[in-house]
Amino acid sequence: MGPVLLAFVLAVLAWLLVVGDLVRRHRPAWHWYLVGYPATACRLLATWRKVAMLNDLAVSRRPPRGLLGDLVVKGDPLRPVAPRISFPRATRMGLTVVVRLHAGQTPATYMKAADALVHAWKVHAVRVTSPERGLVLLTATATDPLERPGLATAHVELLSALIGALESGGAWVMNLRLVPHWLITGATRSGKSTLLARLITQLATQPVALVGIDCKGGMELGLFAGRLSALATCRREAVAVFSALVVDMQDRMSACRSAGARSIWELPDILRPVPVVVLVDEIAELYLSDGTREGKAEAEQCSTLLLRLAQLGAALGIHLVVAGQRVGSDLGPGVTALRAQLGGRVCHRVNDPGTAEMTLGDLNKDAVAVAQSITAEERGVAVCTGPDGGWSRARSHLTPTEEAVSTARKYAAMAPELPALDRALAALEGDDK
Ligand SMILES: Nc1ncnc2c1ncn2[C@@H]1O[C@H](COP(=O)(O)OP(=O)(O)OP(=O)(O)O)[C@@H](O)[C@H]1O
Repeated sequence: MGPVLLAFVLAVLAWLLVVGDLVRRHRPAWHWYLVGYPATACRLLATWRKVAMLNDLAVSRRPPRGLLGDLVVKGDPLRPVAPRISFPRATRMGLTVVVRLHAGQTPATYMKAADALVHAWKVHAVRVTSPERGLVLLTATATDPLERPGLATAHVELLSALIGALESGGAWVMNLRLVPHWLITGATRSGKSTLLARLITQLATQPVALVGIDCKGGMELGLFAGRLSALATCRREAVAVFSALVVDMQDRMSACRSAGARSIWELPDILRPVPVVVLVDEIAELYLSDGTREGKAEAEQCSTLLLRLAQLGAALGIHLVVAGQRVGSDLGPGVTALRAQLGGRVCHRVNDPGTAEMTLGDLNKDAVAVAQSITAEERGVAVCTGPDGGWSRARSHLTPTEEAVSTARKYAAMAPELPALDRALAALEGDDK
């Protein structure tokens, strides 16, 4: 090869490298389809048998014992057969493969092997689902889609809020009509308040009463006071607000009974009371007691009232969204009972494994492991449950505080009046004077 030709080839190669790098940075999806997907698909097909054997996914069709002359020989038979897989299908920034299970295998074996698949295929994550009996679907994602999630869009109806983006690229929607009560956990600076602010800005535009319980002196929810129908800033006020809500709930029950309805949604529009969403910031403040008899009694009363609202409120249009840094049975027996009623769960990064376990453990063990792997840099990233009982990694859209505050101010006139709650809070003020 002449020196001119060599220089030309080197120049073309350098040019390809530069263009490739530019495409990867500015058009990651194109880069994935052109370079990443073909390379990953080849790697997957080339390594499948070996990976399957090393992770106990391959089985042998021969019995584990055989005859050698007069001797019975036992051992692992050679050449186990790897499960059959489909050709890898490209998705935006990932790929999917369908695996036909060997008789006797379950998806759990594949879930255990997911980490090994991540390393063998050099991808960000592999999720295992079973769309049909006898099949598992392996979904690989090339990079973390939540690093820079796009702005998801979705049609939102009454009592639902577009919170952010799911790992799958879909919209993360919290629908309180489908899942009436929610538990949101996360260590400090993990993104809980940002999520609550997002929820408030989304619900602020709807004919819904928002009630804030913020026993950190109202520092967080006080910012949205204009759009809140009531705000309790200490546990004493929280007890007064919960008591008034329980009385309101009983009135709603009577209205439903007289109209022969099983929920407020079966009532005619004219009779239907306004839905109420109670937002609790820092649940632990409601349960902790200072050791005095009054403190203990107040905490117990608070716990009982909250539990009653959770147990009976769903059909009566009273919804709970409870957030906290730490949720554990050490806060009192009421917490575990309350958790059972909070069907929707969101778990951000947590400091103690117990809180992730408490938030997601009763629903899905794999979700607990994924929640525990969220790092301090991944603010706003959480594991959330969906209405179908599944779970997903997701990230809330960052709603700057100023934007949330100005939205709350803008829609302040839409805050429905809840006179019973106002009276209860006013009575406390009167007692103090
Ligand atoms: N979805 C998100 N995307 C990007 N950054 C986020 C997101 N959510 C939160 N953050 C960043 O993380 C910081 C801490 O979030 P936030 O105040 O919501 O945490 P927190 O869990 O409520 O903490 P604390 O318990 O101390 O109040 C925010 O200032 C914000 O910059």
